[in-house]
Amino acid sequence: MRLHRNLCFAVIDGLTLIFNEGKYADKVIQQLLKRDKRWGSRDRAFVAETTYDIVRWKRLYAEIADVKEPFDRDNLWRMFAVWATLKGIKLPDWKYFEGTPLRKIKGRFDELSKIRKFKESIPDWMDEIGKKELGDAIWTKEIAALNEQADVILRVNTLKTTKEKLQEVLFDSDIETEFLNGYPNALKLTERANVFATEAFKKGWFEVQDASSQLVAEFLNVEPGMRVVDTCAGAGGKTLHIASLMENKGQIIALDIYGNKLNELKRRAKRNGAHNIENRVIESTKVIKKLYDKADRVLIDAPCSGLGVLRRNPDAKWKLQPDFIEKIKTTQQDILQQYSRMVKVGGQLVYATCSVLPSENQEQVTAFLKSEAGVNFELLKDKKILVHKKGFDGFYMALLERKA
Ligand SMILES: C[S@@+](CC[C@H](N)C(=O)[O-])C[C@H]1O[C@@H](n2cnc3c(N)ncnc32)[C@H](O)[C@@H]1O
Repeated sequence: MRLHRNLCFAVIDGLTLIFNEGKYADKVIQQLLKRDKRWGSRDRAFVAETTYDIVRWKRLYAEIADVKEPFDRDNLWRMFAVWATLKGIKLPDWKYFEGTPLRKIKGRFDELSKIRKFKESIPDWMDEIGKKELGDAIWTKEIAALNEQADVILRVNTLKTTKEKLQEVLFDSDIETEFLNGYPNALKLTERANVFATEAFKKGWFEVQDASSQLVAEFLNVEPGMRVVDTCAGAGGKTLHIASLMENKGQIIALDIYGNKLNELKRRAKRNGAHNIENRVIESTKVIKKLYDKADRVLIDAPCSGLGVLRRNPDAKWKLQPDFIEKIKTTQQDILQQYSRMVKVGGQLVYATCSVLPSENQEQVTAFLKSEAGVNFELLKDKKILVHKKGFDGFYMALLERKA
């Protein structure tokens, strides 16, 4: 591979914004990709993937390059040189790479690869939490899997098309996909491609949604005609899936504390042809109380650490803080206590997170079932998805039924 100066500059500019100005990697990359209209798909892939790679391996590369935060541009070029060297890419004779100690880089890499927190490039606290909650052997495998690049998975919108038809249409646009056993509406791209530019996407025939995430709406056992409350709907990834499973029949009430996220859901629902979703911003507890005992199904796709989706959000390694995880656990239990009251007798509730930590998952459900609010509920089943076992995002989901 030959390095192109303007693409490498884009990467360094992006890293400055992400590391030094606290900007989100996905937003920064979106902006970078708009920089030069002449860039082809390979150029764009280089900018996006290299930036994500260096974000993902920040701690390891900084250690090898012997640089400390806040990084100046020189420091970032040194980290870039580490990235290229470890990838076996020949460094051009640009001034930024003068004196790069190639052999020392490889030696330091071998040394640091013996220590998990450096090898996997994670903060000390994260390594400790992972080890404490999952045990040393499982955490070692899980964090390694969380550092791999995620596949692109689509969820077919069955309100508009079928999996077979979508596969055919994408094939005609040179995008090859395959079915995934056990995931009825999923198509996996065999090679990365900009699916958002396709006509099929614009017509609402699919959404990009990881395979594990696609299991959540399935877990809720919805049927056409039901009243379903999606309590933490956000921009509606799962709401839209629920709408397609309900064939647009019945009522979906999508709640969130952020109106802007629900506005995005409204836009997506229109594209998806989903007509039975009503958005309500949770401005006070009144919104929740009005729905007590009213829902056939309630989904709590709870706010969480996101430790199961680090493959997609590698900068979360550096943005997450242990005290945030402690706070979010309190929120998760509060939400379970309050929102479970919307389930009517005989109705069902799914509690889900995209975390792999038992303290955010099964331990929350156990605590809920032991509490006053939970005594009338029974756990029907739960699923713990680890990335190293399934190859898809880390998720947890529990199905509970209200008995009385
Ligand atoms: C895991 S995300 C939801 C993702 C979304 N369900 C999807 O599938 O795209 C959690 C959501 O919970 C929302 N949230 C945080 N605290 C909340 C609360 N107390 N009540 C309701 N929603 C809350 C956040 O704004 C966020 O959108």
